[in-house]
Amino acid sequence: MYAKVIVDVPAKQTNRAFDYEVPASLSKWVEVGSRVGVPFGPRVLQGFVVELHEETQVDATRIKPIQNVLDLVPPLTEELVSLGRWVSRMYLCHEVTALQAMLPAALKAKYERAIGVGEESGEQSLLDMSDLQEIVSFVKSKGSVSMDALMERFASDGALIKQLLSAGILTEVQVVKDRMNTKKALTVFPPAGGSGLEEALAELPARANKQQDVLRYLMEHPHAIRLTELMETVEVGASTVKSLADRGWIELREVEVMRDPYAGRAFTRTKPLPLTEEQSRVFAEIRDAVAEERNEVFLLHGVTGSGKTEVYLQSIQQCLDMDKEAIVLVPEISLTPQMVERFKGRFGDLVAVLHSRLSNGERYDEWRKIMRKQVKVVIGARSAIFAPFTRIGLIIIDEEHESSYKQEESPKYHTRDVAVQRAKQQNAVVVLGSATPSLESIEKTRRRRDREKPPFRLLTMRERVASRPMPPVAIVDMREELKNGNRSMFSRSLYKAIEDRLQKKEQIVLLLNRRGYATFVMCRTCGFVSQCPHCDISLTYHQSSRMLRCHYCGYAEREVTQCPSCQSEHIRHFGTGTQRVEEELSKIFPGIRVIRMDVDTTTEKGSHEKWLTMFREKQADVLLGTQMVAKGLDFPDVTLVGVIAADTVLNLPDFRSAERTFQLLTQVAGRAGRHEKQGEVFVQTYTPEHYSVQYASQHDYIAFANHELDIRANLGYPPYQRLILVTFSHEQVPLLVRSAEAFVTRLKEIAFTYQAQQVDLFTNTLSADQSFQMDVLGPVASPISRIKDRYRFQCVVKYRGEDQAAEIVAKAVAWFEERSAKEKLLISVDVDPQYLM
Ligand SMILES: Nc1ncnc2c1ncn2[C@@H]1O[C@H](COP(=O)(O)OP(=O)(O)OP(=O)(O)O)[C@@H](O)[C@H]1O
Ligand SMILES: [Zn+2]
Ligand SMILES: [Zn+2]
Repeated sequence: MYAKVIVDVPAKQTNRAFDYEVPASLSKWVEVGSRVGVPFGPRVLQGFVVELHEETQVDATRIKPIQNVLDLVPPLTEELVSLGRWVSRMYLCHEVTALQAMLPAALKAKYERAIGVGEESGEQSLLDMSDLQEIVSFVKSKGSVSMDALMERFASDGALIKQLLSAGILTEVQVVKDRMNTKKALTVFPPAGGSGLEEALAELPARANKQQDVLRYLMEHPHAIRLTELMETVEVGASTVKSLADRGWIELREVEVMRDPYAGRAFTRTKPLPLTEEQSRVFAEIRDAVAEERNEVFLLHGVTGSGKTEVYLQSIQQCLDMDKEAIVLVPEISLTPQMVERFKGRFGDLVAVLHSRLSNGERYDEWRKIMRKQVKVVIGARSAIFAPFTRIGLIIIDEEHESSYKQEESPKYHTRDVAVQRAKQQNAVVVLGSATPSLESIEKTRRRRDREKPPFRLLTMRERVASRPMPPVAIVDMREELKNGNRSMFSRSLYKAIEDRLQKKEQIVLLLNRRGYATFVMCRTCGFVSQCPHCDISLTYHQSSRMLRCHYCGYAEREVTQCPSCQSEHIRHFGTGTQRVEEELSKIFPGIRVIRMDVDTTTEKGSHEKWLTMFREKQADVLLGTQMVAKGLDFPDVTLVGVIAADTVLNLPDFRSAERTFQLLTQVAGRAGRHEKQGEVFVQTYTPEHYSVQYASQHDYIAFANHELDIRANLGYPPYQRLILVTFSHEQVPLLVRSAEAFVTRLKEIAFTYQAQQVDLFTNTLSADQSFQMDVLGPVASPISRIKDRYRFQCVVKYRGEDQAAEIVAKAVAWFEERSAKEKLLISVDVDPQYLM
């Protein structure tokens, strides 16, 4: 048998699968999706088996055998392997990168250097020396050993080993190892049914009362128990238990245990709530689609607090009733205990949780629960879309508009699109939920002239649960405040509202968009701003460490007290925006209890959860933070939401900034008055007339979407045209510019040829795919024009039509890579970019 293997070579030939022979000894284990170690040139590399065949085209003398298999059960299914191929075509990444992204980090290959027996017989005369012979036969017996192990075994023979290496009798080899480690725990096994323990007890001397306690406990509880647990329960030391094991009365051995990130947490079981009318209508549609195993995509547009989560939960139940599996994706940031609790509370141990705050080991164990079918539901961030389920009935993406669903590094996939593709492969239902759906998704629910039927179906929930009203939103014009002599960052109305809530002991959420806020150091005399010497970006000031840091390359320097440019001492340190708000709050409202949540306060593991729990327990009056306070939170006592400055996102030079502003304002406003108490929202802004602010204050998503879609259509932006961002970088500008220009020229040629092929020669009209059309903008310098001493240029490919563009760009990229390999020019491609940086 022969296997096609995608090998983990960091060069461009990775997209080709190589043929290897499957040795008879391994044939039982090698399957599509297996990870294998294969010889590749002088090295052994990890690869993934993507196909198996009886025959091969490769010359029998040249074909090499697979060396080892890393898993007893392949970690990837055939379905995931083909999804990987789709990801690599769609997002122009190497197939191996796509496959690797599907696995937990613990399964990423690790290469270890080791010593093996060389192919060349070398100076065999050396082998006459018996010392040398001993070393060689030791290595031979092991296949390969690490240098350390060899040195340890033959401690005094360093020189001899060197000699053998230089003669080629021994040689350095590479072995593929797993990074994974399973956790083991010493476990006590009493004999079956506790038989024989009574006799043992009788044999013990009277003063061995600790040992007696253990035996008595085990007689009453004759099951396996973890050593640590036994020690705690019976209050004995390990040696006591070990001595019993030594006498053969009980067995003590290591067994593998699963690390459970939620161990010891009791989740209160919840029952399905009786649905509201709107919820039932929407649920019925989803349930029917799941029951009939229809491959359908629903866009669930439900206002904040309309009870989308309950609809998700009951839809999943339908899935479980059919013995099928469900994937629930939420943005990383809203994977709070609150969210996890709602799923664990309903489905208990059937739920696995995957997110980046788990340790590698914990994540690996959660993933193995999925592999072993111990769970039926996985809730997780982005990469959980690749959960190795085989009977998926339903995929839910909550807050589907979130830009964090797009992965920023390769593979630069969009989770939403991968979900739709995966559902197609498994014939599953997709539910995309949001109070502010992305324009891409809402557009897909609409009929277009060239479409028979819209690809997505829209489901709407207009009302909050229990007819709770949407909170009134007041827009506060900060220009007026200034005119009236108020220089504070709080308008008079927001100030009064805060004062009022403090008196009533109700809670407040304050949002400050960090982006666009000053976090840099500036000289007030000459305007000098500290910049990174390697990147074209200002350094960020970190108040806690009093350091200036570059967010792109990690460069750091001490804060300056004197301007390097004009020697003035009027240096202003702008701390993070939230720090300033916090300071001002305590100045105006002495004694106010503020929890601040931003990148600075949430880096520590578990800190995010800690702050939210404190806030829920009413240990604070105000939750102040960046975007992370805007999403998914559900606190009954929050009756006031204030947005310090709505404009910060609006001012960014990005065609999505109006959409992002609308989403953010709507989401944060949605945190107010979700329970019995009525809520109220204040939005402070310098551009009160802007349509995104206006529509957000009216809670009118549809009007906003229509307005914005018109603009996008006129400007030819997504969702009407799609974008591919191509970025080039090099240390020298002239070469960079020339190469980028050459790329653009080549790309246009390829596109032209492609379009010409579409022309029907008989009628001289465009045939099959008339709608395909492609423009290339640029090359121009990137907004961040230098990172890590490399200059950056970019071009934007704008196209209409479906996936041919990726194919065309792929051709141009291949051409470029071949041509510029020597020059160390880097090119990177981002299909459907979220930011044009
Ligand atoms: N059928 C129901 N009966 C009673 N209470 C409900 C029902 N459905 C949901 N709720 C409650 O209403 C509140 C809002 O529901 P949920 O958090 O699911 O809304 P959501 O649509 O997900 O909101 P958001 O988009 O703002 O996160 C929650 O406290 C939830 O427990
Ligand atoms: Zn200066
Ligand atoms: Zn830098």
